[in-house]
Amino acid sequence: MSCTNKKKILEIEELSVSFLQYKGKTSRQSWLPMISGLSVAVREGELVAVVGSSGSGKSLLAHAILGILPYNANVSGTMKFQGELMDEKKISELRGKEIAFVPQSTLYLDPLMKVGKQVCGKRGKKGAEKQSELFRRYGLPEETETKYPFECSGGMTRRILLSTALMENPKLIIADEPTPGMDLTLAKKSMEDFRKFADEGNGVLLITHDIELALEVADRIVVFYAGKTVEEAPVSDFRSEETLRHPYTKALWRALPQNGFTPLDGTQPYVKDMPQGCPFGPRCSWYREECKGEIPMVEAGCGSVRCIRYCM
Ligand SMILES: Nc1ncnc2c1ncn2[C@@H]1O[C@H](COP(=O)(O)OP(=O)(O)OP(=O)(O)O)[C@@H](O)[C@H]1O
Ligand code: NI
Repeated sequence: MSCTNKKKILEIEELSVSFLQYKGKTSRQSWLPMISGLSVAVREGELVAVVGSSGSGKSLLAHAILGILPYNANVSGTMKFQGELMDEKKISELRGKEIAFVPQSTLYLDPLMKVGKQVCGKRGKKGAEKQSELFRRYGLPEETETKYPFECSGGMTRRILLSTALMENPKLIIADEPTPGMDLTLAKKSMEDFRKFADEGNGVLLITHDIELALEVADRIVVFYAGKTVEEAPVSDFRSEETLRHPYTKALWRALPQNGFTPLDGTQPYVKDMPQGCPFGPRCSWYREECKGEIPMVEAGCGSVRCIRYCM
């Protein structure tokens, strides 16, 4: 539940991604589930942040939406863009046009092609003007267009990737950790741009480790843990621990500097030793027998949560 009836741009339901892998040194193969039961929606005018620790499945979600998972991946669940089912053909029509992607890895640029050619593509004079405008906005010197990617720093490359995403007029931007390597002013500027882009009636799915940054710009936060959505909540619910629902989200809240910097003991489980039922169970002070069963996502207030305490 999001307490809004704005039109959905992107709707992901029960998404699962598995990888076909060899078992040890044998020739036997098996499917290893990396993410399961992930649900996310982005509505018109919304900036939705996906947060979660390393390995929780954030990039896999982005790659599944963009249809760029490796060949050994299997995807199930439903993905809709403006109400239409996204099959392979639809995804390839949308990618780079209605859906722009700012990738996490700076290796997405072609190492053998000059930057300008990559950003501008075959867009001609109008494209060149737009590119200059974006480069100026992000403090990239004019001559950046004549450079090869290896001649650019990590922070410059991030700004180039951001400019590339903003070249077309997309309806949705998926940005996977777009700010590492940027100084604070530039990081803030790009966040302001995402915010402005959403305010114009578009959608942004921002993937980040940085909850503080997410709380500054997002409308809603989706929390991932070990490949599952555990909570989805409006930013206003992060004002106090009491208004949050899932024990993991509460722990993330307590770990924020302004809330005492309290670290959470233990680590996120890897798929191969995933506990039964709730993946957070072994680290949770409410852990009980019922947590070992299948736990659905249930609506609670203006958000939703996957925790047995809301199922009773
Ligand atoms: N091609 C692949 N084959 C097998 N496993 C993969 C593959 N790509 C990713 N994984 C695994 O899927 C899990 C989720 O990875 P993902 O990159 O989505 O995490 P993330 O939340 O984006 O992490 P980070 O914050 O470090 O970027 C990890 O355990 C990762 O090792
Ligand atoms: Ni990632």
